[in-house]
Amino acid sequence: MIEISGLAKRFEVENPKKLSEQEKKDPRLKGRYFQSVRDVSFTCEKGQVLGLLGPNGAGKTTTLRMLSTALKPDSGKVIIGGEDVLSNPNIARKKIGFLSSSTGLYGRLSGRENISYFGELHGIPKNVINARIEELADLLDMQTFLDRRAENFSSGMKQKVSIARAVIHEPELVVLDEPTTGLDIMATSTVMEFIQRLKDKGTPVIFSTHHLDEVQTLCDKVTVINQGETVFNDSLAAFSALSGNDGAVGQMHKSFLKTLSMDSEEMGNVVNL
Ligand SMILES: Nc1ncnc2c1ncn2[C@@H]1O[C@H](COP(=O)(O)OP(=O)(O)OP(=O)(O)O)[C@@H](O)[C@H]1O
Repeated sequence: MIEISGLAKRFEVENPKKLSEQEKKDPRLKGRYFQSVRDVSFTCEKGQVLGLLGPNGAGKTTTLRMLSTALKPDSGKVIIGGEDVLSNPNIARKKIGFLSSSTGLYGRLSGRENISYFGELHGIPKNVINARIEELADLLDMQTFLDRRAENFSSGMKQKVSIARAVIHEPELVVLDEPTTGLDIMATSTVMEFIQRLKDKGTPVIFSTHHLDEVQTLCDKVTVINQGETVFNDSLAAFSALSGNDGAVGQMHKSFLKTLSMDSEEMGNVVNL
């Protein structure tokens, strides 16, 4: 069980002139600080896939970075399997596999060497790393490019190697920030099948996305963040039901818009933690 409660993070605004027009009007801007995440809470059970949705700038990446201990929250808790991971980031890094939307690969190393290096950092024996890379190469369809230098990889190749690198240590929880953004249809379906396989093995996956078809295909739970706050956290069925629908993707779009426009009383009914 993963429990995220009351996460909050603000950033000091170094140059207010650089804020977008939307950010200047955002109620999260308070003087010199921008409160990216104000109050985010959700839970995810073993074997569940949770889709994290929200408009651009809602706070999804900031939330996932805090959850994976890449960023220290100002307040809030992250409990994985009963353990408070924020007070023990080293344990957390063993438990969590995190795909960031911004981490690069080492261009001078091959795909295999990039993955292997991370395995070594986790202290995994070389023969185990090699076997695991073979398995991941098949699952993520990487055999044809794995031994090429990463500097000339396409976006899809980079993303597959980055995913393999994130899960080389067989983490208890996998956190993926927009795993299919920028990928073609084939690479997207390979990544989606990979998430499905993690789910089948009982590994919980939390991923952010703007693609409701992915949510419909993979997710058991949906969490929507708007302006740094959880506005919806419930099952996929409850999310679909918001637009009184049969689960069609077009209708889910209406459910999503509805979560963004609900008043606090309505929200109280659907933020089911
Ligand atoms: N280090 C930082 N310093 C200042 N502001 C930041 C920082 N990181 C994020 N923000 C701001 O916090 C807000 C939330 O950003 P975040 O990247 O978490 O949103 P998001 O929901 O992932 O958006 P998107 O869907 O566009 O990826 C944005 O307005 C962003 O500009």
